[in-house]
Amino acid sequence: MNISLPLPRECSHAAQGAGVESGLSVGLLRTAVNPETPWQFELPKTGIFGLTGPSGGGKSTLLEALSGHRCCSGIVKFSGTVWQDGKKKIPSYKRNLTLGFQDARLFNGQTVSANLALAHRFSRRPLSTDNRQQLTDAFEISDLLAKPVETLSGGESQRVALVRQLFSNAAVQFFDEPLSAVDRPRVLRRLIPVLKAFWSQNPSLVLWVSHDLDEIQLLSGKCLYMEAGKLDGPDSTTEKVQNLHSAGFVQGVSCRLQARVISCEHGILTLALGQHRLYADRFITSYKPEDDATFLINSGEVSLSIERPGLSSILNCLPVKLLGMVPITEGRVRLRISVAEQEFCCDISRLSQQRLNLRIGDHYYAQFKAGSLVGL
Ligand SMILES: Nc1ncnc2c1ncn2[C@@H]1O[C@H](COP(=O)(O)OP(=O)(O)OP(=O)(O)O)[C@@H](O)[C@H]1O
Repeated sequence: MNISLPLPRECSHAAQGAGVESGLSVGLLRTAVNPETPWQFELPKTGIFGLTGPSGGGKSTLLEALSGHRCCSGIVKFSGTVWQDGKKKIPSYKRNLTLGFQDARLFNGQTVSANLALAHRFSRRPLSTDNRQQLTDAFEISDLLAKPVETLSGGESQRVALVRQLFSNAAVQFFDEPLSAVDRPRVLRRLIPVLKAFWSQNPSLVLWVSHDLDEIQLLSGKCLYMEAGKLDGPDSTTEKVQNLHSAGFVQGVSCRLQARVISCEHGILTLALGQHRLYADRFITSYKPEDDATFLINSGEVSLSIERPGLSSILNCLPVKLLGMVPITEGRVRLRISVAEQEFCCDISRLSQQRLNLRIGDHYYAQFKAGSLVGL
């Protein structure tokens, strides 16, 4: 499906340019989860930020404390307005924010359409009819509009709840694992690109909690990390995910790359990565030449050769430099490779490693299919 929302530059880049001082400012925030490690950070007024970390670490508690739903002490300000400090605490509904939960929390006894209409009616930045139609189409909930929300599946409820939150279009939007019940290919290949396009057109401050590092990488250039009540960041998402992977993940890892759109014709998206060409055959968003495009490539989808391969059905072939090699199982090794100052990974067998006589610092050719670029 091709949707008409354009995908301009990555939101997080806009965020980095915005003045942090006018965004979200959090000082010495203490809850029952972190009495000894108060949370302190600043985020700009707009941009998408991931929040990840082990279960029970305090991610939901942080979102609830920021939203005014959880007992806490400390200072929270947004865009010059004090939400809470030592003297006052304004109620949740007076903060220009929305908080979306994993369990959807739709209004029972009403249809999908009524749930959405309510969000639109009370929005401080109401969306146009066209925009709302695009969202209901892109999230594939148009056929559900007349249904009572009690009859929806878990994944349908989550999609409706997410669209409802987008209809509210608050200045600050918190999401707590909002797509955990939706099938992963649909999330990564269809819904995330739609969300990025939406926030490009409707700049907001977005904090997105997920355990899915692919989701976090596709959405955000910077992320926070919470473990046992201790909060780190915001840091580069790419670096954080690489660190988490090297801390023990043995499955194929997804690496985040960014390229510039050259053309989008005949069902093929052509991208420039430095001076090299890349081809993707799956995309739902309308790209324009010069747009930035962020996508993931899984280490299990990449192969390596010593010489440039001849004509092949595999469309992508990049000259790469070998930066590092780490064993991941008895028989497999993970290679860290770079092209145009961006890094990604490639998993190969130890047998191939020996046959190719790989050496760190040498140059090789990485190949992967057009269909293996995810998130476009
Ligand atoms: N309402 C509550 N009252 C008291 N303790 C709570 C409450 N909700 C959560 N906790 C506890 O606070 C800690 C942090 O929970 P929280 O839900 O914030 O973690 P999380 O990082 O969001 O976890 P997950 O990834 O599993 O959703 C946990 O030990 C949890 O048991």
